[in-house]
Amino acid sequence: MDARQLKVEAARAALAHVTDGMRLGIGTGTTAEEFVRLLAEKVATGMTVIGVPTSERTAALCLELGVPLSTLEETPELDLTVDGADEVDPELTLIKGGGGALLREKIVAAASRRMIVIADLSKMVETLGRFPLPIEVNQFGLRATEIAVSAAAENLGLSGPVTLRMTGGQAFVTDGGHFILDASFGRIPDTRALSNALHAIPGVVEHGLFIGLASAAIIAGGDGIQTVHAARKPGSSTDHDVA
Ligand SMILES: O=C(CO)[C@H](O)[C@H](O)COP(=O)(O)O
Repeated sequence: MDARQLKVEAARAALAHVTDGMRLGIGTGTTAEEFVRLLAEKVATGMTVIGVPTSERTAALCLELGVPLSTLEETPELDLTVDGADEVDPELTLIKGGGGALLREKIVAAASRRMIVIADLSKMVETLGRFPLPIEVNQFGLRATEIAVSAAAENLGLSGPVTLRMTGGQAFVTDGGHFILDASFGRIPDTRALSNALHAIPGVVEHGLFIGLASAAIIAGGDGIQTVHAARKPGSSTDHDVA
């Protein structure tokens, strides 16, 4: 099976969790797009769902394929979000934002009772950090924020290049009008500590570590589909239902 087929299989398995009348968060990226295509086929044959897209790109595809859309303003509580990821660890902590949509993706996931991650096996890692961590930052004070990010990481024993994401010779600008810094810190043993440290920097809008948001990950590999469920930790700060 090629990489695209694996994405389709993961998306197909996630679609089995979608039922009539659901309010759905719809992710961004090539894997999420496969989900949109399959969802559109269901909608065409009578399934009624309403989707809240996590990016303008996803919104455009949904509109093109006839998936009915709402906004988080109109529909602030969602039943399920289905989204891809750049990395998934065994606890279902994620790195997201490779497609630049991490802020809306996190807001939508947090507004959902459940989040199912769809990915191919190459995204599963023991420890997050092989994929550079996307950090969405305000355009104002970019250089100061960059320095503060590196300093915060260094305090945690992390280091590596922090680079401004570019596209076509220009800084990449997110749907929210912000820049993205890609931080190549390598292995991130304490994701919670890094998350807290980044959130303490005023110029940081959001970062791509998703902690306690995913309820399940559907992982497609050459040997078939594997579903990993989030462990419910006593006293966990998330009250999201598992898939
Ligand atoms: O976080 C994301 C976009 O911001 C995507 O979910 C992530 O980059 C995975 O994308 P793909 O399915 O294309 O590998």
